[in-house]
Amino acid sequence: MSDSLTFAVPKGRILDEALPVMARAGVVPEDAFHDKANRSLTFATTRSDMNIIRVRAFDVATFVAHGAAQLGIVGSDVIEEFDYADLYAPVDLDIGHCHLAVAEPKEGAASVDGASHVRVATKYPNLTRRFFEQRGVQAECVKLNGAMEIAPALGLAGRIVDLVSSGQTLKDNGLVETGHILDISARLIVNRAALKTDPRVAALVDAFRRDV
Ligand SMILES: Nc1ncnc2c1ncn2[C@@H]1O[C@H](COP(=O)(O)OP(=O)(O)OP(=O)(O)O)[C@@H](O)[C@H]1O
Ligand SMILES: O=P(O)(O)OC[C@H]1O[C@H](OP(=O)(O)OP(=O)(O)O)[C@H](O)[C@@H]1O
Repeated sequence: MSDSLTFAVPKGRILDEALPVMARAGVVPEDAFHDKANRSLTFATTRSDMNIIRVRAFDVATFVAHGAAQLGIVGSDVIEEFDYADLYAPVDLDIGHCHLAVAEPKEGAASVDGASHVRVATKYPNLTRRFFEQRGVQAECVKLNGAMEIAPALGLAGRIVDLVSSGQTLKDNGLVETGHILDISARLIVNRAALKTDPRVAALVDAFRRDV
């Protein structure tokens, strides 16, 4: 097998926690990866047959699902939102813990009981619609890519669905949690076809499994 493997990692906050886990499984990027001034998106590793790409969290899942990268690390929020058939998430890495929640302004927070329709600002329209549908409520989603917490104060939507960890961001923006949707942690993801055809992918899954 001479083709190079590609390992996709998110640029965001999971990365610092992921690097030691990756190192224990033998995935170690070249020094240039840690140089903030370096604008390259592809980096060599200490393995001559593997490169690392650094992309946005949602795009990690897309690259791996399409086989453009064989492996990656991503939050389970992203996996659940996309629900790609070609993506397999064999290892919970026990990092990047947070949860997906519904939140509303502290003043005037109301339960959805009785409402048949709600307007929600979120980066997660699929998970949001599914959550409300299960409660018999139709959710109209306004897709945002960040800073969801300011949407209610500006009248964009009555509620938000976003990630919560310490709860500080909700508190600082006058919001309270009114629904718990999903507990989240980061996972090793692999392309199903690559796992079947390339023994190096299965060996890496075993290495990550041994590590956690
Ligand atoms: N407050 C948090 N605490 C713990 N984990 C979080 C938190 N926020 C996000 N995460 C996890 O980190 C992942 C990446 O989040 P982050 O927003 O930092 O990524 P990103 O690559 O900057 O994304 P994008 O560039 O698309 O906004 C999320 O998908 C989630 O799994
Ligand atoms: O409960 P907390 O500990 O306050 O964390 C929650 C915040 O963390 C994430 O945002 P992030 O900081 O990644 O910025 P973003 O809005 O650019 O995604 C998330 O979208 C919340 O805004």
